[in-house]
Amino acid sequence: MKYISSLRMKAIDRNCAYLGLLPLQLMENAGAAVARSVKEKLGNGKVLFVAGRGNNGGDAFVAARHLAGIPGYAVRVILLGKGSDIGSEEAFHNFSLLRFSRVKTLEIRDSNQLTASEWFSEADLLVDAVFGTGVKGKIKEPESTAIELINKEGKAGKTVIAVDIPSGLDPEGGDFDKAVYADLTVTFHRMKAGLLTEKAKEYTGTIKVEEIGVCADAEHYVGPGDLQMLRKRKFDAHKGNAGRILIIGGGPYSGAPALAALAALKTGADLVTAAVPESVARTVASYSPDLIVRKLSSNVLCPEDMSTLPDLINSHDVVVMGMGLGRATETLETVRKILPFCRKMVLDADALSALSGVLFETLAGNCEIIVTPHGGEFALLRGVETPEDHDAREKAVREFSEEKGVVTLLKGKTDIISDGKQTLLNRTGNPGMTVGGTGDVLAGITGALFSRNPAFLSAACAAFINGSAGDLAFEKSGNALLATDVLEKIPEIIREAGIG
Ligand SMILES: NC(=O)C1=CN([C@@H]2O[C@H](COP(=O)(O)OP(=O)(O)OC[C@H]3O[C@@H](n4cnc5c(N)ncnc54)[C@H](O)[C@@H]3O)[C@@H](O)[C@H]2O)[C@@H](O)CC1
Ligand SMILES: [K+]
Repeated sequence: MKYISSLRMKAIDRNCAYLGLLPLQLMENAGAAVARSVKEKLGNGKVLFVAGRGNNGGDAFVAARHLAGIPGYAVRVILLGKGSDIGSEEAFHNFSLLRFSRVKTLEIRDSNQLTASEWFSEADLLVDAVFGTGVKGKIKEPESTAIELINKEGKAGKTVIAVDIPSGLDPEGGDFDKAVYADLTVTFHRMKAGLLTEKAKEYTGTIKVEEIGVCADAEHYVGPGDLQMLRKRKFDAHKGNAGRILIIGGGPYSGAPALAALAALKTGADLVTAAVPESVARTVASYSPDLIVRKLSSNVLCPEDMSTLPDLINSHDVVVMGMGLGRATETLETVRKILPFCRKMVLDADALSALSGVLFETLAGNCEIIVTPHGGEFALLRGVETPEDHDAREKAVREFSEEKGVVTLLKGKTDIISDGKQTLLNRTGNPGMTVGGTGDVLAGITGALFSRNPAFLSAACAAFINGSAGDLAFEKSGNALLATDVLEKIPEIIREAGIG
């Protein structure tokens, strides 16, 4: 069965907000779904909502308000803590609204007050909203006692409905301490991994997946929520912890490898080395004092460079190769020689010309590869024209990635990113970005993210960051924007996402 991780669900939630669908709207729909389930289970009577201070509790406040408007229900809410302790704006907003409804509320100070409350024994049905997917670590008080009191009433034959997941259950399917035994679990948008384990079956009761109005695009297009899934930089980080990137490029061109290297630095990589042919080494170094340049032997990348490259590759986390290399026979031959030494690589531009079907097969399993072709390069890689039609294009990217065991980022008006199993689209960016060099910037961003994150997530987020930086540059320069303008805007996007 298809399920979703709580991290991805959070990402989708945030992507919804980016598209204009507010968290408050999702919470309203989630709460309404819970209220409907209570109605189905109990025609009338006393309903007790036991709510924590997170958004799971927020769903309960909405459900309580909905239910209280229906004749025949007496609705009570126990909040585990004080109203002022509620963690999110949305949950607090919905708790505040209860003052104007017929819902009775009790804010509890400690577990003694909880044990003393008669609201548990007086209820006909209990709704468990202590925690949802935000539970972490050992369960503290008063939440632990709350779970026990709910279970006591459940044992006595009362119906217990869990909001999203039975409180205490690990949402990802890992071990857990204690949890609510529910008769029905109303989960939102998609099945959660933690509801499907053998052990979880004892706790969930029947599971109902309720749609809460998530926009399809929040799931299919990369958004700021996906960026939140990237590893954050630690405060006590040491030099090199945030990624060591080796750029192999240049020869006929000098700007391309420099743009990729600077983009990796602007994305937050600690150490970026540009290994470039001797003929352009001084030029590349002159672009910026931030660049470490390693001189290769000749005018273009050539087999003699194999005496130095393997050691360089070993001392870096990711190799980003191809930008401005040119397509000389000896260069393409050297690219093929380099591949088996790399554990993680981003292959762009001319490096893509060096790949034959055979190579992927021999490399598969030993390394992780991200390829970043445009339509023409993708056609070369596959040996057939790249389709114009979006659905056919998406299918081609998915099938190619699956067959070759790589992550593909096909650049275009809509970028398509796939690892064969998961596919995401990206629509940030603008027509001004057809200017030379923006692809090199993208390769650099991809490399920096890939040094610390899974390949698929790195490629998807890189496309989003590159396009968003381009959109900021467009605001200033319009169609006259340059790749260096895009570079300058990367930190703004990274900072805004809080991942720098
Ligand atoms: N798309 C989404 O992600 C949506 C999420 N919604 C709801 O939001 C929930 C997730 O909300 P949150 O992320 O706020 O998390 P939760 O509400 O699941 O839990 C967070 C609260 O529990 C406390 N807590 C965590 N671990 C604890 C422990 N071991 N002992 C004691 N207290 C502990 C935290 O301090 C915090 O107050 C979902 O399960 C769902 O019910 C819905 O509102 C609809 C949309
Ligand atoms: K719950």
